[in-house]
Amino acid sequence: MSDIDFTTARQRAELVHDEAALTAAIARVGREIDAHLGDETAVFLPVMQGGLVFAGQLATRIKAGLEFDYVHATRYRGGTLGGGLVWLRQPALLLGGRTVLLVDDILDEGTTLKGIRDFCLEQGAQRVLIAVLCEKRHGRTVPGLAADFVGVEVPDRYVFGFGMDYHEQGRNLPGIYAL
Ligand SMILES: O=P(O)(O)OC[C@H]1O[C@H](OP(=O)(O)OP(=O)(O)O)[C@H](O)[C@@H]1O
Ligand SMILES: Nc1nc2[nH]cnc2c(=O)[nH]1
Repeated sequence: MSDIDFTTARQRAELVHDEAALTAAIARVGREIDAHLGDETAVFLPVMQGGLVFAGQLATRIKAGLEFDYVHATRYRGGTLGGGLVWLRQPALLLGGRTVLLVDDILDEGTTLKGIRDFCLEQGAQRVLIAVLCEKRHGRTVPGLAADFVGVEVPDRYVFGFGMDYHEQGRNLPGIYAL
């Protein structure tokens, strides 16, 4: 994809999910998580930075007990092509025996969430649930990785907004746009 500037990208991009659709999807995901967790308290683990917006809104839709922490891992580093996963912050809470709820903006190839999920399991987490705002359906997801809770599907194009960046801009847009 060419490196057009953010203003041009925003003008050319197609709005694929508006704010109302995302708000409704997040409320539904919250209900699904509640039904799944029941009385259990989970470690709520957003993946910075993209997971920030979704996690903030999702947390208020979950009635089950949550203990907050976060991780920071990246493999795109402001670009549009993925590389190896780089850890910038591991969880502070001890995960042994806990149910962990990983929260991220997008499941694309799945390398990021697979790396983080496997780390949590290595730390002794009893189970790791995965909630994503959006999932790209393209058949290129790493084997053995699936989200438990999905807000919306997005086309197999580069998307941004609602936490997701276009060259580190556009994360604060209230909808999801596709180039
Ligand atoms: O399924 P994958 O192909 O691994 O891609 C998904 C990951 O890519 C983005 O993170 P990025 O590395 O761009 O960092 P960011 O969260 O700071 O935007 C996004 O937030 C997911 O964590
Ligand atoms: N912003 C953004 N980050 C991603 N990480 C993996 N796929 C994508 C994408 O389409 N957009």
